[in-house]
Amino acid sequence: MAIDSAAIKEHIRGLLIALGDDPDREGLKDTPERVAAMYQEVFEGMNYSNHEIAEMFDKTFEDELDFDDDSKDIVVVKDIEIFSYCEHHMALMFDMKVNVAYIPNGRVIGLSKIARVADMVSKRLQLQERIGTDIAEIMQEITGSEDVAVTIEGSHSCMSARGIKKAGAKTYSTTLRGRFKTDPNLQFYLR
Ligand SMILES: Nc1nc2c(ncn2[C@@H]2O[C@H](COP(=O)(O)OP(=O)(O)OP(=O)(O)O)[C@@H](O)[C@H]2O)c(=O)[nH]1
Ligand SMILES: [Zn+2]
Repeated sequence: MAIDSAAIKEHIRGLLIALGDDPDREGLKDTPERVAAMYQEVFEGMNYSNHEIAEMFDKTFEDELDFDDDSKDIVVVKDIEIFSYCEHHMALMFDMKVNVAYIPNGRVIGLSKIARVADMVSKRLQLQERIGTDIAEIMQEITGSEDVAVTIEGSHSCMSARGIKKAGAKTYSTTLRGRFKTDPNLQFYLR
């Protein structure tokens, strides 16, 4: 499903009016257009299902990469920076860092692709926990390995700039799949 820029523009204009402002004043006249363009960018991942994202990267591998490998060694990419938006308030999640670990099962994927998967699923209306489960699901599909773990730390502006107003509070979430769940020794790699 494609993001509807024309509808976003119209609604942002209505929102500006609802806020009591004048959408035709100099500073705001291009705002609906800018917000629509921003949403195309920051919500890009809403155009695709997890399966479609996995397929997208699968195709890239076929074209560019042939990393087929017998390796069963653990791969960990740490400190992937992302931004996302909470689905409760449409508020920014910021200072987010994602760690992704997996145990290859015949297929080692390009490291940048792991960061691209994290980026794409964060570009949705999200929960921090679901960003982790989405990344794990897509990594499992792309690599054919059950053994995937994702940890995420993040700050939620809906908790820092409004409501409870706890500016320094960070949220840590962990998603464990396959052997990462059953073998606590493997969780060492996520620290
Ligand atoms: N589990 C989870 N909760 C989140 C996330 N982002 C925001 N929340 C929480 O979602 C809840 C929404 O609560 P509601 O009571 O429906 O909304 P609210 O009245 O605005 O809540 P307050 O933020 O407590 O003022 C809040 O507790 C938020 O802190 C997230 O990524 N994961
Ligand atoms: Zn929120």
